[in-house]
Amino acid sequence: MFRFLTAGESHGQCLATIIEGLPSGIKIDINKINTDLARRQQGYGRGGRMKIETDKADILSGVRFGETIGDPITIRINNKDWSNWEERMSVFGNVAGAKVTAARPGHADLIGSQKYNREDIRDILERASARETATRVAVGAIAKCLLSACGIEIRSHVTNIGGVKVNPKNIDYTILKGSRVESELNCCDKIAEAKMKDAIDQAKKNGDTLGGVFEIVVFNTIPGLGSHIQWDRRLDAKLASALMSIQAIKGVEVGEGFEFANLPGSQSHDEMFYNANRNVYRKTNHAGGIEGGMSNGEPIVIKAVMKPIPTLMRPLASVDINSKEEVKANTERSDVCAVSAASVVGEAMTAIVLAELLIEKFGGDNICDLKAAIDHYIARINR
Ligand SMILES: Cc1cc2nc3c(=O)[nH]c(=O)nc-3n(C[C@H](O)[C@H](O)[C@H](O)COP(=O)(O)O)c2cc1C
Ligand SMILES: C=C(O[C@@H]1CC(C(=O)O)=C[C@@H](OP(=O)(O)O)[C@H]1O)C(=O)O
Repeated sequence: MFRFLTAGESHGQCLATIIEGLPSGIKIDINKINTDLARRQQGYGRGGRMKIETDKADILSGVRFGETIGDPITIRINNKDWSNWEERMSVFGNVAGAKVTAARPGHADLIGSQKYNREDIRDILERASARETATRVAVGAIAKCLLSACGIEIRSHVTNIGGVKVNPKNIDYTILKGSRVESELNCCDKIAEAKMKDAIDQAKKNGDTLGGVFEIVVFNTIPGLGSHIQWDRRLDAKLASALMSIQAIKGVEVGEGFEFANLPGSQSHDEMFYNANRNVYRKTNHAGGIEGGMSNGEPIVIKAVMKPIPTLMRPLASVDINSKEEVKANTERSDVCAVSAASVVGEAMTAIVLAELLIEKFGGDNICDLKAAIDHYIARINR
């Protein structure tokens, strides 16, 4: 079973993860892991913290001479900001500094402090922070090494920032299919991207924040990942859950998604054709590559929506968690918009789900047996 846990506070010493259940023999490219970590840090509209950090994965176990050996993989990512927080985040010290008590609407602050019985919201926000997603991107990059070895490639792009949408006609899909989208907002429509940046500038000027939408596309999928047999084995359910687990993601669509409500059946389903070279094939992909809870071999297409960042420099009305006084919400250094960063996390979570299902279906001891099982299966279903 492929699984992992993450640990670490946003301003603590480091983030860490232990990954278990990956086959031996996966070639691990540390540059790819660090490139994804850097991509997650980028994006127009990010705050001051990203100027401090340069995230790098330190692999402490489970990889030898660049290959997985089947052992648990431990990864550490240091927080450079720790040096500015050492006293306030000390494990046994007592120099806590001023308590954070003005809960931010839209963050974990209020309910987290109540549930965990803490008088300082910092005890909650440190772990609720999306800083934790750096570890998920490292795990996802390792999962991508396995998927790439099986021909599967995952890409993402931003399609909407604060209501500024890409024009589907301007999306350059060759860029998306390439090794990665090299743009400040991870956007394939240059015209829309310029307007998105203006919208972010305007929001910043107003002490406001923006959310948006990103799309994940998985190319060269293997048909039959997931299952129709049980609710918790469905691929669409697993992907939705994984994407919804990213901080601030509030909705997920598969294929046409909510647009299905406006379409008749005749325009919703992907007709099947046959020729000897291509076997059974489709001319459309409304389903987004998933039917009956299983990948059907077409590209998997999923969208996720991110709500606007909750920390506002023009703060919203709030209540002090201890005195119950009506106050303005806490303002901390913060991002104005982080949709492009979230899209990189979305790729990682997608990679993690697909790697889990690949291992479940084809075996997880070593990559050699796994690839042989895939070859056998593909040959059988294409007979
Ligand atoms: C990549 C990324 C960066 C984020 N940056 C910030 C930030 O700078 N300030 C902030 O208040 N929230 C930020 N968020 C959102 C909060 O982490 C999130 O809204 C909060 O944890 C509450 O969780 P919920 O929105 O899922 O309810 C970010 C989220 C992501 C995915
Ligand atoms: C640190 C990261 O994002 C953070 C996510 C975050 C939040 O509340 O989610 C709040 C901010 O934290 P800070 O107050 O330290 O600037 C972001 O910078 C990161 O993405 O690596």
